Amino acid sequence: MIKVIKIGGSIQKDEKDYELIADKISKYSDENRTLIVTSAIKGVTDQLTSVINETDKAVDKVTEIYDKHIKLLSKLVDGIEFEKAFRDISRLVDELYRIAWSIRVLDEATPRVKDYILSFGERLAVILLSSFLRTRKFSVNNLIEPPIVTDENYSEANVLLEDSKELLSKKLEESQQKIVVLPGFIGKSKNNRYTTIGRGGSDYTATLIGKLVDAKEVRLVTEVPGIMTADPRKISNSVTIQRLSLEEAIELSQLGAKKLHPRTFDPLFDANMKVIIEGLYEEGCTIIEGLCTSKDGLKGITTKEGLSLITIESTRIVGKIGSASTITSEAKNANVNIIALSQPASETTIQFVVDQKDQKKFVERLSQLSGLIKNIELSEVGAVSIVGCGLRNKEISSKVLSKASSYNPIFVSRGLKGVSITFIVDKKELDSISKELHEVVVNWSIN
Ligand SMILES: Nc1ncnc2c1ncn2[C@@H]1O[C@H](COP(=O)(O)OP(=O)(O)O)[C@@H](O)[C@H]1O
Ligand SMILES: N[C@@H](CC(=O)OP(=O)(O)O)C(=O)O
Repeated sequence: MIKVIKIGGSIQKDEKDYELIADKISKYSDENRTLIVTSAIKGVTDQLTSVINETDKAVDKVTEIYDKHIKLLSKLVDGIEFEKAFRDISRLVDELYRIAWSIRVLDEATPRVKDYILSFGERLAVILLSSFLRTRKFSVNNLIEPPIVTDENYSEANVLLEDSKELLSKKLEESQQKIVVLPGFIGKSKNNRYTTIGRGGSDYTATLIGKLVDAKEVRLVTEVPGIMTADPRKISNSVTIQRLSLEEAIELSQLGAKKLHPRTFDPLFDANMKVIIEGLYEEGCTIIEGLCTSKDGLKGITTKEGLSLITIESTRIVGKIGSASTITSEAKNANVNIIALSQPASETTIQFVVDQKDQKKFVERLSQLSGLIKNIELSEVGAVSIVGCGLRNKEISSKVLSKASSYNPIFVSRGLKGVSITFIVDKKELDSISKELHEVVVNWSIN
């Protein structure tokens, strides 16, 4: 039975991390094959993003990335293994230097070039991790080139399942060793162009690969001991969630918990596979398996800051078929994502929540609809969402609603199959409502 283990970027910083990673891999790999999916080492995807965005510093940024990998390599590996990895890393970084020089001259990078640049992070991490594991006497092969085939929708490429399955099984047949290290997050199109599947995408690569090889379990190893009841950096008494149903996990990932890619759990549909998210530094894990049961309570909360509420008031939109679609088309034309929206039955008001950075361009567009819209009001808000199948239970749901009501939320909406509820609140109230709702979650965290 093939196993899949994903090693997050957050836990690839120094020699101590790699020692713990080796322990983890020896604990879980047995006589069967183990596929190790790796992310770029900590901070490297962000550094590569600044190669793209700060073209004048692009070349210096590449030097920083190179130094970071070579420094780590020299602490982790020696002898012939060091020489080989050093050559492989230097060869890749030479290629990256050439691209950095050209975007410095051109002062721009196309979406295709951006993905090409981002692909270096995971490819370099594969070299580092596989050579380290070899020095620890693991029997390891690596696939520096991604075995995932995608379309060319750069930065959010869609995986072509059948082609990926074929390529992956061919690559696995060719590689002789028991352990194979391969890159997360990146793919290649049929035209041989590098693509990326979206930030945080390595978790998604791992679950996809799990599905492609018919694995029974996929382990995502990270710096936190599983998915917690809230972001531990924001709520200090958050605790690990023991079990999540698929619906709950999807809602939490869509809401940004543990920076999971929104499609991370899609491969679990129609697959007999569970996902375990576990910590490297401390005991604890979250198991994602099965669908909602009547025993499920509340599981976690997430918050979103930096949001703008756009309130459109107009009697001209009342009963006018197509007015909502005219307004939302303006968001589409301005390339603005609507995070939440609400309209009462009186139809006199429509409210949209967008990221603060998108507010100006959306409002500029809306101002042009003067025949339809009379008044636009703006305010700063936050979103707090509770996730748990228990929300379908009237008793539990009324506890949540009654706690939230003391903050007079601007509007309330339910998520997928009723397993999440989101409150849009004044920016100033976000912290206190989150803490209070977190207490409700912990008190009703049955199962
Ligand atoms: N509900 C949550 N549970 C656990 N971690 C969370 C949650 N919400 C946000 N996080 C943050 O996600 C981070 C881990 O994600 P990430 O850095 O992408 O890890 P990795 O690189 O290992 O995939 C943690 O440091 C934590 O602060
Ligand atoms: N390196 C990519 C993909 C990824 O999933 O990384 P991590 O496992 O560190 O979240 C990113 O930063 O988005």
